Amino acid sequence: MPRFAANLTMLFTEIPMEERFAAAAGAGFAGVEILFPYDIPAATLSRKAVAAGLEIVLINTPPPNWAGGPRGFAAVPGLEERFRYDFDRALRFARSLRSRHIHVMAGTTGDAAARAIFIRNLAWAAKRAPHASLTIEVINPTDKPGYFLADFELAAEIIAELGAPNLGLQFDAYHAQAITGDAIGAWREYAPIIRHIQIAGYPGRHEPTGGEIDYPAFFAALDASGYRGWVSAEYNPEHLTENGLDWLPGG
Ligand SMILES: O=C(O)C(=O)[C@@H](O)CO
Ligand SMILES: [Mg+2]
Repeated sequence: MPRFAANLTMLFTEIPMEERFAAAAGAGFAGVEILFPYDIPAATLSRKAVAAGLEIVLINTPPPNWAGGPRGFAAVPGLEERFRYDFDRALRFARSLRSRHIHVMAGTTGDAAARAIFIRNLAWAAKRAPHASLTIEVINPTDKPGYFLADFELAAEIIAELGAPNLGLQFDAYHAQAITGDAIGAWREYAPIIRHIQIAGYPGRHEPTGGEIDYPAFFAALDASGYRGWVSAEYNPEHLTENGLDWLPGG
């Protein structure tokens, strides 16, 4: 079975962030991701993770405004200076948390220069942090209208064009199912560039059970492929988090 992580921004929200680490470990997760950890001192989060015996797997670059604002802006023209400043902030957090990956969010833009800006910012970031693992994620346009990176082919092209050894694809099966109608097929197609996986049921973005994606088959295919990365549960629990963990081996 793959190694499973809990996305603490979406799971265990019944309790404060600081308490979610112990809850995740108790439920059987071996790692966690936190989308935007910037409101809590990194030392506090790190202490909680270590105490619970959990690895921190992923954080996102900071959003300009989490409370309903756009998420990320690496492809948005005019914000290049801000991108560099905020990327350094993400890097400091990632180092303190020993986070395995940093997801560089493209942001929402339809500007003709977006592709070039995204590539320039990613190239800068990849050089700036040669020892960090950076990811980009394809997000479905129904959930996030106008998000620049809404196409797997585009993501693959960008990763190939940059050729940076520390940049890869964050594959979210929920978004893949929404975009392609065949999440497992999309995973097979892009497996060579995938370095992190997220899961949720489709449709609905709840527990990865039922729905259109055959998760037992996906996990078996991941095992057969020799995938060594993490699989993060990034969904909105339908009821209490703990009551919906039947899908988690040992959960
Ligand atoms: O929306 C998703 O899916 C993500 O993985 C997040 O990183 C975006 O906030
Ligand atoms: Mg995701």
